[in-house]
Amino acid sequence: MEMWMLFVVLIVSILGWLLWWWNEFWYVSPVTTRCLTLKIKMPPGHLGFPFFGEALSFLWFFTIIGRPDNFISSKRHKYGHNVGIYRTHLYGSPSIIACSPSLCKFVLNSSDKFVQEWPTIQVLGTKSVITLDEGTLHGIIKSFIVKSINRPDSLSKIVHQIQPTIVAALQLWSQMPKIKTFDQVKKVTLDYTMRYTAHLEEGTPIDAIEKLFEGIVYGFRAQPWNIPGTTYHHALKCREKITDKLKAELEKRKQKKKDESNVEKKMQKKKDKSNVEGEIITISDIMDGLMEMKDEEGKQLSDEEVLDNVVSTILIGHISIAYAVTWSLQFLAKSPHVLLKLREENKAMFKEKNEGCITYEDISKLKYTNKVAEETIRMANLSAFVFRKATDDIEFQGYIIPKGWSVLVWLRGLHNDPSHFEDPMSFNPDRWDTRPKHGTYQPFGGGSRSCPGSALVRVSLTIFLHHLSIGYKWELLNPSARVNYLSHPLPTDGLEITITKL
Ligand code: HEM
Repeated sequence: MEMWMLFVVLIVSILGWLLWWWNEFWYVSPVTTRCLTLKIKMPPGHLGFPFFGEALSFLWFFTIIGRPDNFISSKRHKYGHNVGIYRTHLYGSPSIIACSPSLCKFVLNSSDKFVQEWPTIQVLGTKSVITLDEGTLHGIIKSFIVKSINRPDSLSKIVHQIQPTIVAALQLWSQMPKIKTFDQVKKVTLDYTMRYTAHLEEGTPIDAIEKLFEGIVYGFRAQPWNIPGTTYHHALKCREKITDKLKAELEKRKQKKKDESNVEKKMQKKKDKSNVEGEIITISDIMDGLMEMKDEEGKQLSDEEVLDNVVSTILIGHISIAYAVTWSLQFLAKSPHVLLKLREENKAMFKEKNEGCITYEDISKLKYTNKVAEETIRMANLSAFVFRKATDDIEFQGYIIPKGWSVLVWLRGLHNDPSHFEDPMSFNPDRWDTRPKHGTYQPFGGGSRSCPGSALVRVSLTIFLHHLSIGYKWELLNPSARVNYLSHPLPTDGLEITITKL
């Protein structure tokens, strides 16, 4: 080999070596010094290349080969199965991945040590309950949302409200030659989520609104690069547009409230009563409730606070239920024996009800259906991980979680670990006859930031499953379609099916 070529190879190798170790040198060396003083270890792992970190390896497993669990199993293989804590560099930050049940629980329940961190906070709305720092306002808004969608009295009404929409949609789908399940379910869940969140005038074009929400969702887990053409940039634009639409509705309501000067008349017109912070207020949907709400200083919420929370509730509510329902159809189509048992239970209930709709009380009697819903939630792994940031150097079982680093609580790792769930990749509702081991099942997170929509998802899924199983059969058109795991797992064809009446 010529001398100059040897020189080039040498320079390239040195550059490659420097790049490979740059992040380790930059981020890990200062921590290693602190570890020596504290007599604790740095979690094993590697921070990858500058700027990208391990993004390429992450994308490789999540999007190219479609095996997201291998991202963690490759680390387990390299650094030890029982470690449960690894260092990496993802989403632009040096990060710790928490995989063991004890560490996940510790992080989720220690809100003083780990604050919530969304790399895509602008997409979610900076004043939304999802992104607000923990404190009084977060608590006030969250408890209102929980009361509105996650308590038996509110759920009883929602069960009533949503069934006719679901029944009509199933009827319609069965008349179509084929459907993309996710797209169709989203229309239904958006329609009914808006009814109890911010009911717009009849005739508002729901398809256009749905497209905007879809754009926002893609931005959730996108790299936060606000450059035209990126998913993140598009998500921000979609958020702006949807906020403008809802702001118009908010202004209309404000004007109406001004006009309604007579309190007596006002009380009659309102439909519902709710007690927030001990004060009786009258509301017709979540937007109304937020408009009436007072913060910790007794001030009404700002328009931005109302709108950010309305957008998030509609967004997360309708999308997550649509994902869950879509996955239930996929799992059931591939598990005919489960579908058979599900059908039996629901047909018996249908007879008992003289072919009428089910109530909230009936739902708890549908034991097998509830197990199908739970197994769907476990296997769908809609929230693969959640983000936190360490507020200080924190020690956990001899390892350091360095101050300022991101912490990714790897929820899907808990649910797909054979030491927690036997044969985790098989759809087995009967596994819910026994409770999972403590801390191994966390689909809705935990601690003070746990999901306020957990009961709503379960109830919605059960209603869909009830009406689907008593009246319809369906077939997957692409049974071996690949799954797209980002931003949230979904078959690439959106689950194309044919659906027919039984
Ligand atoms: C299967 C469906 C769902 C799953 C798997 C899910 C999962 C989660 C998880 C893991 C968190 C915690 C995030 C964190 O700790 O950073 C969360 C929070 C949240 N979820 Fe859900 N969720 C679902 C459905 C819903 C629904 C239907 C709503 C209705 C509005 C909802 C609203 C929220 C809100 C507002 C938060 C933020 C809570 C806070 O920060 O205090 N979710 N969800």
